[in-house]
Amino acid sequence: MTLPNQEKIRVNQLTKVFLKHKERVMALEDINLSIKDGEFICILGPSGCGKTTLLRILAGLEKSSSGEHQINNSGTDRPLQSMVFQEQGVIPWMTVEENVSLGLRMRHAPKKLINERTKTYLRKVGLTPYAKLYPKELSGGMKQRVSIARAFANDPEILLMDEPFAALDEQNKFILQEELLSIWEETKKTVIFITHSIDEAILLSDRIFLMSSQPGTIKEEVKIDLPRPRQMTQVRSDPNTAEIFLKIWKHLQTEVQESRTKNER
Ligand SMILES: Nc1ncnc2c1ncn2[C@@H]1O[C@H](COP(=O)(O)OP(=O)(O)OP(=O)(O)O)[C@@H](O)[C@H]1O
Repeated sequence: MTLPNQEKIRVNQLTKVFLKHKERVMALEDINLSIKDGEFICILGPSGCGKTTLLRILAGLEKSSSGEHQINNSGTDRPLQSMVFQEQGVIPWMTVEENVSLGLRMRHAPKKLINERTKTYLRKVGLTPYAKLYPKELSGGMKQRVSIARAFANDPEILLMDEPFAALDEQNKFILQEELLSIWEETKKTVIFITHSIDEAILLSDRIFLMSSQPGTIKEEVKIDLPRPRQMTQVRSDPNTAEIFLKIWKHLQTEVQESRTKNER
C-alpha cells in the first residue's frame, strides 16, 4: 500500500484479539483510519476500549491479528515513531540532557546535531537550567517535559502519546498542554494523543476519534474547527466549545454505560 503525499497514517480493517485466561478478547474490531501529515488527532473512549492497544500497534510494539496499517516514511533516516507514556518515560540513571538526546545518540546522529537539537528542545520546554540533574531531582511535570523534549528531539515521522498528562495536577497539565501546542505549531508533526479528558481533546485536536466500548471500533469523528494557535483560556471561552463538549460527553456516557452493562453480564 503506497500512501499519497499528504496522508501520513492509514489503517485498514485492523483487528486485535488477545487471549486472556484462555478466552479470546476482541480488543479492536475493524479499525479504519486515514490521518493527514501534520494532523493532531486525539482518541477518546471508555476504559478498556483498546486505545493503548491501537497505539502500541502503530508503535510496532504489538502485532495486529488481521488488517494492516502504514506510516508514510519521508525516506530519510528519521525514526518512524516516538512514544510518550503517562509515567516512567524517563531513564533514572541518565541526566535530563542525556535523556533528551537518547534517541539521537542511539542512531549515531552527528555530535553537532545532537548538541543543537538537545539544547533547542531543553529550551523549548524550559529545562535548560536543569540539564545536568537526574530524574529523581525533578517534579512530575518536569519529568513529562523531559519525555516530550526527547520525543520531539528524536524527530520521528509521527508522535504517539498515551495519556501523557494524566498523572499531573491541573495547573501543570494546563501549562504542559500549551507548551505541547506551541512546539507542535512549530514542528507540525503528526500526533496521535490518547486522553480521557474531553477538554484536553478539544484544546489540542484537529479531529477527535470517539471509540466504542469493547470491542473497540471508531464510532464517530469530531472535527475541531477552533482557530489556531490555541490557548486554553480562548478555547474555554469560545461559545462553540460547550456544544462540542456536550456532544462528546453524550457519546462517552452511552459507551461507558454499555461497557458497564457488558462487564456485569
Ligand atoms: N497483553 C494483553 N493480554 C491480554 N489482554 C490484553 C492485553 N493488553 C490489553 N488487553 C485487553 O484488551 C482490552 C483493551 O485494552 P487497552 O489497554 O488497549 O484499553 P484502553 O482503552 O487503553 O484502556 P484504558 O483507558 O483503561 O487505559 C482490555 O480488555 C485489556 O484487558
